[in-house]
Amino acid sequence: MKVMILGANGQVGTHLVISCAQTTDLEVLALSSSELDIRSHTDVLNSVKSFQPDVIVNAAAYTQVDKAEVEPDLAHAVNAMAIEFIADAANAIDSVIIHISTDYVFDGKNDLSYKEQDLPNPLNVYGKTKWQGERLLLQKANKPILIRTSWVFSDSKNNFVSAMHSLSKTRKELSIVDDQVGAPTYAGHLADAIVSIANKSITNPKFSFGIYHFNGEPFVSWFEFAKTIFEQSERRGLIQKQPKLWPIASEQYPSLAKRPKKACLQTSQFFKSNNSLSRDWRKGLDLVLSAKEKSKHESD
Ligand SMILES: NC(=O)C1=CN([C@@H]2O[C@H](COP(=O)(O)OP(=O)(O)OC[C@H]3O[C@@H](n4cnc5c(N)ncnc54)[C@H](OP(=O)(O)O)[C@@H]3O)[C@@H](O)[C@H]2O)C=CC1
Ligand SMILES: Cc1cn([C@H]2C[C@H](O)[C@@H](COP(=O)(O)OP(=O)(O)O[C@H]3O[C@@H](C)C(=O)[C@@H](O)[C@H]3O)O2)c(=O)[nH]c1=O
Repeated sequence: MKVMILGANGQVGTHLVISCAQTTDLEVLALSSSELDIRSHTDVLNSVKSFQPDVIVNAAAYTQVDKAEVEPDLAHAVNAMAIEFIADAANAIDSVIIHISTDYVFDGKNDLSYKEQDLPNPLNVYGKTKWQGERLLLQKANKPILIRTSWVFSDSKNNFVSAMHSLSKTRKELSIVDDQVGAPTYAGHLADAIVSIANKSITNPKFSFGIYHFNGEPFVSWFEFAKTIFEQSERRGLIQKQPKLWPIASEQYPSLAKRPKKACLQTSQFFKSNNSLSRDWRKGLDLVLSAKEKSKHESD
């Protein structure tokens, strides 16, 4: 099977490359933003036609939630318009396209967790552009797989775990919102899930294209997530002392973008046929912190 990865230097893209390397019989072309800008219809089409992938995985996105409020056109170009270009290219060679979306397409006002067919109602520009991208994918692509996930972390710089580590270098106390609940998702678990569904889409003639939810477990608030990050980091000697954490309400943490309160995704559809996959974020956090511990020892 030939797999083409777009946005290969991001958190998910990086882990997709690792997961693909651990899977036999895959030929992979992984392209970073500097190798292929998905906003160019022509470049996307040419790259796809030249490699002829069976599956295209789009891990490229504009992911800065607050900044999207002040540069909506860029967020729209990457998260929405470009998805039509990739869908077009996939159709041209009859390829499957796997695209990743977010819990932030929902408003978080549901008491229950969100099912795949629930109607999105995004609260911020990032979520709105991601929902536009979802609709373009589902309208245009002949073989679409849309995977919604949430709160992705890895050992890269660009996530909540690394934000907590860098804040703890200068701050003795931190206020963290405790009324937004969701599921942290380790990028490595998500990448394995994507490779697994990619395989099924090619090998199972009865495979159902459409929307799937995949995220980590258990659900927690950002405050509870931060607490676990600091406890584990102190135990491993990654930080000298845990900052004092204060649970606060969203309203006490002013930010440009509004965020959903309870954007929990229901994943039973995905796990009907993929029940051997790992998704406990605490195990993912363990992997991230042990990688950080290893690189700390190497640099000491
Ligand atoms: N991070 C999270 O918490 C969550 C992410 N998601 C979704 O998962 C997917 C992957 O996210 P994640 O890996 O965390 O994101 P990252 O921000 O880590 O990676 C996104 C990648 O997209 C690349 N990119 C941006 N613009 C373009 C472009 N025009 N052309 C090609 N590549 C581009 C970036 O390149 P460069 O670095 O050069 O800008 C970056 O490497 C996204 O669709 C995101 O919306 C869903 C839920 C949660
Ligand atoms: C740094 C910090 C954040 N917070 C809050 C703000 C926010 O409500 C929450 C998370 O903040 P962040 O800005 O790190 O996370 P955010 O960028 O909102 O994360 C989102 O990213 C996009 C890409 C997604 O798709 C989502 O699933 C989700 O992961 O924590 C605090 O309360 N205190 C703090 O010191």
